[in-house]
Amino acid sequence: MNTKPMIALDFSTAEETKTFLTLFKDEELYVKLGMELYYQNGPEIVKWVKNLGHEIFLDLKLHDIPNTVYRAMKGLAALDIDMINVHASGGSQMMKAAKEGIMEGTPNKSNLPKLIAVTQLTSTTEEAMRNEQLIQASLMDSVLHYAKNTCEAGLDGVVCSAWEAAKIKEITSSDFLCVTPGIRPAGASIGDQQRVATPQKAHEMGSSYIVVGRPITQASNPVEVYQSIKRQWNGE
Ligand SMILES: O=c1ccn([C@@H]2O[C@H](COP(=O)(O)O)[C@@H](O)[C@H]2O)c(=O)[nH]1
Repeated sequence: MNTKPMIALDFSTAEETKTFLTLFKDEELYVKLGMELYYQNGPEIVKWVKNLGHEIFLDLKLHDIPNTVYRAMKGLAALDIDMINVHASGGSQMMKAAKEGIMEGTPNKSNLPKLIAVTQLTSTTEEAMRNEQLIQASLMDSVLHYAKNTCEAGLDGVVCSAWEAAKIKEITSSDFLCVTPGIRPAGASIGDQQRVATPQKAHEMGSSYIVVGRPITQASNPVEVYQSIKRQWNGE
């Protein structure tokens, strides 16, 4: 388990991101940069955050034909990131192509970024999965199926909810990563998330990393909320 909660920096501009990070000037963070920030600010913001010394999960959730994902990953791997992802529903060949792209594109081959795959988004319910994706399995079985495919394709782990982490580790291995968004401190607004857990519960259920966005970024005192979540996540 990584002791630092990942902070999802879901901002539109580099300015907002930089202002937020100045609050944490004495802390080495693990941050998640996603589509909102990357699509509007490009590789420059990734390099800028990396230069501050923070670890980076680049959450772009690639999902395309294997050749396109291979070529995109090869380019992204040059950014010196620590973790990156694809959608497991893109298939085993696509996931293997993503891995090949990373291996070829990473300048320091002894320090490859972790490659993980999204199973079912934490905003998805079993009902929505059945009605919209026409998957008739239970949500747990669908997540486990994608996790098994991901493991067999040679990736390092998955994005799932904390509720699925223990079972995923059972069918893969104890060091297969379960990165879990949908984290909400008790009483916090759930927003569009569906499969949520508190930091404490995620700790108990075997998450490897927790991802927390709005409860921290929209707090009136983000540093205080981050420290409180960090304590709960570490079982203190
Ligand atoms: O299944 C998934 C995959 C990714 N995410 C991302 O995590 C954060 C969660 O932010 P909150 O504000 O804490 O809800 C966000 O960047 C998502 O894109 C996810 O939530 N679920």
